[in-house]
Amino acid sequence: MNDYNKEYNAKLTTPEKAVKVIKSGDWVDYGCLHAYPALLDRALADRKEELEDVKVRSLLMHGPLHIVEEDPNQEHFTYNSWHMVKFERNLCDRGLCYFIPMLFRNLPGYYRRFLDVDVAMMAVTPMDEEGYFNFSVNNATARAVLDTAKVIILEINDKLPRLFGKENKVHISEVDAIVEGEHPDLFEIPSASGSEIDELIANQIVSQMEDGACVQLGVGGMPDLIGKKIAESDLKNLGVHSELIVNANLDMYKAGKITNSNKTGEMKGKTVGGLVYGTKELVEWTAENPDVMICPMDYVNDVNIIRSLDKFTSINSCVGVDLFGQISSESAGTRHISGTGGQLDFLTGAYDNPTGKSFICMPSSRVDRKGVRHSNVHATFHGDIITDPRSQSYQLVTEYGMVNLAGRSTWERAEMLISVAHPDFREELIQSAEEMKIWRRSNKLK
Ligand SMILES: CC(=O)SCCNC(=O)CCNC(=O)[C@H](O)C(C)(C)COP(=O)(O)OP(=O)(O)OC[C@H]1O[C@@H](n2cnc3c(N)ncnc32)[C@H](O)[C@@H]1OP(=O)(O)O
Ligand SMILES: CCCC(=O)O
Repeated sequence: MNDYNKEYNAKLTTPEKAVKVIKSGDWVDYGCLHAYPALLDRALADRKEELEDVKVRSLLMHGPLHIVEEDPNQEHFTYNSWHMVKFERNLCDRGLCYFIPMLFRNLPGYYRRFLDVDVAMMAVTPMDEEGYFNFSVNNATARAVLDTAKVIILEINDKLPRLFGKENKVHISEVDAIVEGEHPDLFEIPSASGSEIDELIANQIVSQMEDGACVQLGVGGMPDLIGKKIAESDLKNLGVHSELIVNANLDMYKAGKITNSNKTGEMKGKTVGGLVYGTKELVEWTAENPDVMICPMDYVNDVNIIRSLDKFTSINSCVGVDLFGQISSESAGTRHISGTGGQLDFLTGAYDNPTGKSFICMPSSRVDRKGVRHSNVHATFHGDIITDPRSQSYQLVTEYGMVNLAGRSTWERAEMLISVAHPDFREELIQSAEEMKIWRRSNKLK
């Protein structure tokens, strides 16, 4: 038995004993996405009667989350998320989850500069021969959380594969306790199926793309469909540098579109991301693949890196836009939906890139459960959170066309945005624009 194995055995304990270190008032960080520490969460929830005011922080939780579900009055635990997916959004609707605003490129820095982590609990791969545990598909902010934590507890999940990357591991010597146990297969995130409207939007964007582009695809139905369209297109020699490696990236790879050969330096030939977010097949493609590098978000989302990648093309979705050109991608009114995530990082980097392009897409309207149509182009927002300020809004795409708001005055923006709004709402939007004094006598569409 080598020294690392001895140290491992000395630190090996049960989840029940490991969570005894947590005290009332502590801040506890859970690993995100597939790094969710299921056994430790179960054991912490079981201690609820002994604890109060324990604050848990994470993101991209797909549930269940025992500390929330078993404490519905929040007498013991408070859950906070940096970025919500459906499970957390539903908790938020019930008042059981609180959003923490962030730009993803800044998140490792928030930990290192401003935040306390009393205890970090994270699922990782089994230890390697050098005494390291790999963060697998969940790099993002893992290293920054562990660098900040007073106590580190690792949960070994043998379903997590090892991946290549930067700052993607933790050594046994840094760890306070280790727990082991059974884990189910990793949950899968299927591709979203695109609608006819998505198809109209996707075609406009793919027609603007160039051979040799370096692509970032965001989350949601639209970017998924665009990735599939890229796979079916004549485009060639593409690169991928994206916060999330998503199913569409695998479609692009299988179609022979990804070479990453336009990149220079250490990432030439490599697909770069911060998290792997998709199906079992996607995870298997990235596992121990030297051509896929999973890195921290202060590297992946660094605006300086994004602006240096030739023909960088960023494609993300939003929920609504107002006539001033402010973009909301994370809430509908005050209902919280997701988060800023990396949208503004990639928008900024692609915009600053002399050969870059950035597209924010949305359907022009949505039909609610009662069958009533609502415009996604609003005269003004009512509590909607601004993800991209009007000073940073750029190419916006709906099924009715693409407009470039950069450098445009209020009346030009109003005209452009109304031209891509759903026709049912254009007259009332013009009337609002007139009332707000952002409509000129010579504006079109009247
Ligand atoms: C990933 C990278 O590399 S970096 C950047 C990527 N990150 C971002 O862009 C962050 C912000 N964007 C996002 O979170 C997503 O792209 C979204 C939310 C805009 C769209 O994602 P999708 O998965 O296509 O959204 P979807 O249509 O499923 O809607 C999600 C929820 O928002 C609600 N919603 C969506 N649009 C609207 C709208 N216009 N009005 C009201 N509610 C809406 C839906 O009803 C749904 O709620 P539910 O789950 O309770 O039913
Ligand atoms: C889902 C990952 C966070 C983001 O949207 O940027």
